[in-house]
Amino acid sequence: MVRETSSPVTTTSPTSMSVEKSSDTNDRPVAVKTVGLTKIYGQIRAVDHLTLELRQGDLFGFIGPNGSGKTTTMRILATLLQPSWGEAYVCDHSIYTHPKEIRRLIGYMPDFFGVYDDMKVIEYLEFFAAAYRINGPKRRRVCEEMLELVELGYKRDALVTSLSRGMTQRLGLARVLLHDPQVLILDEPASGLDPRARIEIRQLLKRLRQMGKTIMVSSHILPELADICNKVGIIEQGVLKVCGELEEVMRRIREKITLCIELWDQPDGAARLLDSHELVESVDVRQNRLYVTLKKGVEDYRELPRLLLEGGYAIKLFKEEEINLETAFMMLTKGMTS
Ligand SMILES: Nc1ncnc2c1ncn2[C@@H]1O[C@H](COP(=O)(O)OP(=O)(O)OP(=O)(O)O)[C@@H](O)[C@H]1O
Repeated sequence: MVRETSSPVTTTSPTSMSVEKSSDTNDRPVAVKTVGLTKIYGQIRAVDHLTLELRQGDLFGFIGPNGSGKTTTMRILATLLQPSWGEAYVCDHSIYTHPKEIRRLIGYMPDFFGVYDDMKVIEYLEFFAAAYRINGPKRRRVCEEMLELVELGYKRDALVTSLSRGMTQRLGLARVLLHDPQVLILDEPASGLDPRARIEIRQLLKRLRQMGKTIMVSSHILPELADICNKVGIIEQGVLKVCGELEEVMRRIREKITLCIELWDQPDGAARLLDSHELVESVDVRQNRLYVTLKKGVEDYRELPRLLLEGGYAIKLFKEEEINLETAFMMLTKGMTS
């Protein structure tokens, strides 16, 4: 099995790269767009010429260390903060000229939000539904539906202060879904949750994507985002280092390809054969598998499986090792902003 050819990549600046989108992606309408978005606080460039585009139905993982500019970007998109300069659009509406329209179209969940004492879960949602002018019998119906969606129906009469953090986050999601927004901007919805509650949030995000929502979700929980996002952006010190389709991003940030090969027999002989090949930098044998690291820049390695077959080795498995999002993140960021 030989690796597919990668799509072209556009380097936008020495410190950032964007990845061209597949034709499938380009067929969907643009849901969120920023062009040169910049926010300056005194000496700090919280967001620095950030350009990105999300299409309808994208689940975009916005990843960066503490203080890298995620919240600032999200607050600008939510029309809660004015940028220093640059453009931002939600469903073609400019944050400068059409903030009201944008507020109707988005559901923004901040990283921290308060809940009210002495309020039941259903009352809490009804309070916000009223703020969205959802009136009459529809209000109760929508609130009940949202509670079911986030699997909190059984807690409808509990006090909001009695909910666990995971339940409170799910209630927060129900709240931002009340007015059926097209675009969800979720600032670290899984932060502070235990593994089980994180899985529940992830499943919920997947479900929301299936419902056609465009979702921008920030997180430090990198491997989890890799599971659910189709697009990722990695930001550091306000600069979007890399942005694009998840698979392409992974492919581009990896400097050297490592192949994982399993044979029906004789791994040591095959290891020696591969180790002497000009494309190969090193071969490691672990648990009967060969991990073959290619030299920097080598992308076409189709002659290697041929070599093995001609040498009489029967191949059981031949694949590229996948780089995970956490490794990618560590490679791209230097931990300067935490
Ligand atoms: N109101 C403000 N005044 C001054 N500086 C600010 C303000 N808000 C944010 N900053 C600075 O802007 C930078 C980006 O902050 P931001 O909150 O956007 O980062 P973040 O990636 O969301 O961080 P975290 O993951 O910790 O929430 C940081 O250096 C922060 O200290």
